[in-house]
Amino acid sequence: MQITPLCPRAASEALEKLRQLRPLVHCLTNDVVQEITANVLLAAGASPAMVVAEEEAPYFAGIAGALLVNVGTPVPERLRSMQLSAQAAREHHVPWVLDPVAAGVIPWRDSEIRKLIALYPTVIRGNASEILALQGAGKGGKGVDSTDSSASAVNAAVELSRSTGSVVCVTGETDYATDGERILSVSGGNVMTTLVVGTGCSLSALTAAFCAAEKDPVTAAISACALAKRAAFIAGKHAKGPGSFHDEYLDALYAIEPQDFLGESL
Ligand SMILES: Nc1ncnc2c1ncn2[C@@H]1O[C@H](COP(=O)(O)OP(=O)(O)OP(=O)(O)O)[C@@H](O)[C@H]1O
Ligand SMILES: Cc1ncsc1CCO
Ligand SMILES: [Mg+2]
Repeated sequence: MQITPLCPRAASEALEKLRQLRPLVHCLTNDVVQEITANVLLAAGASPAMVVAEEEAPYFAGIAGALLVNVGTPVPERLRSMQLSAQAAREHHVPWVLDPVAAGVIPWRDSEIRKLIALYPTVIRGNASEILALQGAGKGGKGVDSTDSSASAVNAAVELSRSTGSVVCVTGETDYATDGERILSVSGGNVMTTLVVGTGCSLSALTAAFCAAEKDPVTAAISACALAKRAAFIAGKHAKGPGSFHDEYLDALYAIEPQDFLGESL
C-alpha cells in the first residue's frame, strides 16, 4: 500500500481546530507519566483532567472531548475504571485512544489490552514492538521500549486496523497512521525524544486531543505526530541533554502556530 506524507495544510488546519476548541481530555494513564501528559496537553492547547475512580471516571468520559486509556502501570481497579470509561465514551460518541504500553511482554497485560481493544478504540497508538505484538508478530519490546523500527511495523498496523476497526498509529523514526485503506506518515523530530519518559504516552494524549477537534481520526492521529515531531526538532536544536530537551519540547509545543506547518514537507 502507498504511504502518503501528511499534507502540511491538513496538519495546519487540525492544529487550528485544536487551538480553537481547547478540548477537555480525560486521561486514565500510568503512574510514571501523569505530569508530562498534563503538561504536553496544556502546552499544545488542550485541557487535561485525570479522573480515575470507577465511581466518577465513566461519567466524566461521557462529558469529555476525548478519552485516553494507557495501560503502562495496570492494576485491576484501574483497569475496571478504564473499561467502564471506554464503554461510556463509546456510548456518548466521545473519541478514545488506547496506548497499549508493553504489549507482547506479559501475557496477563496482553489479555487486558485485548479486552480494551474489543471496546473499539478510535485510535490505537503504540511503538513498533507493541503494534507488531498486537498483530501476533515480533518478539515484544524491551519492557516499555521498542526494539523494532516503525517502518517494519507498517504492515502490521494496516492489518491491525482492518481486524479491529480502529485507526492504528505506530511511532518511531517515522510515524504512521492508517485506517487500513490509507497510510499517512510524518518524519523528522529528534531521537532524543526516546530519552525522555512519557513522550510516547503524552503523544497518545495529544492524539486524543486532536481526535476531539478533527473528525477524521487518521488525520487527527498523524497531525498529533506532526506537532510532536516539529516540537522535538526545535527542542533538539537548543537542548544540551534529556533534561533541557524536556523543557524545550514543552516550550516548542506551546510556541508552534498552525501556519508554521505551511510550506514544509512532513
Ligand atoms: N528514532 C527516532 N527518531 C526520532 N524520533 C523518534 C524516534 N523514535 C521515536 N521517536 C519519537 O518519539 C516519540 C515517542 O515515540 P515512541 O515510539 O518512542 O513511543 P513509546 O515507546 O510509546 O514512548 P514511551 O512509552 O516512552 O512514552 C514520538 O514522537 C516518535 O516520533
Ligand atoms: C517506564 C514506564 N514503566 C511503565 S509505564 C512507563 C512509562 C513509559 O511508557
Ligand atoms: Mg509507549
